[in-house]
Amino acid sequence: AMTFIIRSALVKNRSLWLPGLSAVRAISSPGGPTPPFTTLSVSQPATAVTHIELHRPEKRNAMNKAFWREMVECFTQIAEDPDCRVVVVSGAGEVFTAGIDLMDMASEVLQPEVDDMARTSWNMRRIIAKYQETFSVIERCPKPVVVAVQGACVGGGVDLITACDIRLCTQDAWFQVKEVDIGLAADVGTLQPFDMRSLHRNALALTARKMYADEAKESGLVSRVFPDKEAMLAGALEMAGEIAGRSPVAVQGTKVNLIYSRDHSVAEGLNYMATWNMSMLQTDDVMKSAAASMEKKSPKTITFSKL
Ligand SMILES: CC/C=C\C=C\CC(=O)SCCNC(=O)CCNC(=O)[C@H](O)C(C)(C)COP(=O)(O)OP(=O)(O)OC[C@H]1O[C@@H](n2cnc3c(N)ncnc32)[C@H](O)[C@@H]1OP(=O)(O)O
Repeated sequence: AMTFIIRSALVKNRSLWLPGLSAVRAISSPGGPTPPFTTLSVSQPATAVTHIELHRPEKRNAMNKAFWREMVECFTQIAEDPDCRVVVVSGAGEVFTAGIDLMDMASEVLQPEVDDMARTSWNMRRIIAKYQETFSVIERCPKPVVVAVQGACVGGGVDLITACDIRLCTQDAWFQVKEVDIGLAADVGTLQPFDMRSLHRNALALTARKMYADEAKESGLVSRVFPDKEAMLAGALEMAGEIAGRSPVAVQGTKVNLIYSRDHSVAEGLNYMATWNMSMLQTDDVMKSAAASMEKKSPKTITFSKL
């Protein structure tokens, strides 16, 4: 049913498959969340590109209970959708996200329902694992995810973006691992994925200080800083188009193997890669891409079968 829902939303927005600025305007989705989602707007601004916009701007896209669930539903479907080769994630309004919805957190995380300590703890573990899943689905999704951040990116927002593959931001963006300020250790992904030295991660997580766009670029958290949101969304869409125009076998194999290699030794990574490519190299995409390269044509001129 969810595939149908996402498909319907995308089909409805096919008129948005326009090049250039109008497509950028389209990915700003003025229409609100896409039913049945209440916190996400889903559209297809260009062929094979899916745009997910966090859409609770009046609450600065704070992550309420529905959001934590809807992201899992949305990415589970996207992972399987052959019409999607790349995802762009952004936030509606002035701010990317204010992190976890502090009102909802009070009701779910801070008021456990059982009074036996073991059962309460076990229940809490289940809740945290559920929250972790919201961003683990992004990392597990074989389609690359480009995230575009403007204004504040706080707490759970940093967890979200660290699960994405490519991070872009505006000059006014700032990032804050705010968890210690609200009395908890960040527990849904911020502390795990990154190289500690390049990100000064310890200092950020232990002091909750804000990191601004220039430092985020310098430390490798984001790969590009844009002057404003419109330019950033245009940049995100252009990058997504570059990815979507290449062999999905090559692109998705690259993402899966990058993540595998991050978590394994070089020898294990090479072994996994050899096993991966013993079948994947047999794709037609290799011959098609090599021929285009010999003819000095862009891979974007090739029609690749859906994956
Ligand atoms: C198991 C645990 C899993 C995950 C844990 C994650 C931890 C975290 O995410 S820690 C971070 C928590 N977030 C915060 O502390 C940020 C709080 N918000 C702000 O600092 C600011 O709102 C801002 C993001 C800097 C934006 O400022 P501004 O543009 O001035 O907007 P405001 O006027 O402050 O807010 C407008 C509106 O949104 C509501 N709101 C903002 N943030 C949250 C939030 N995190 N939760 C719930 N609601 C939020 C705010 O109350 C206002 O609502 P009104 O109804 O208009 O009053």
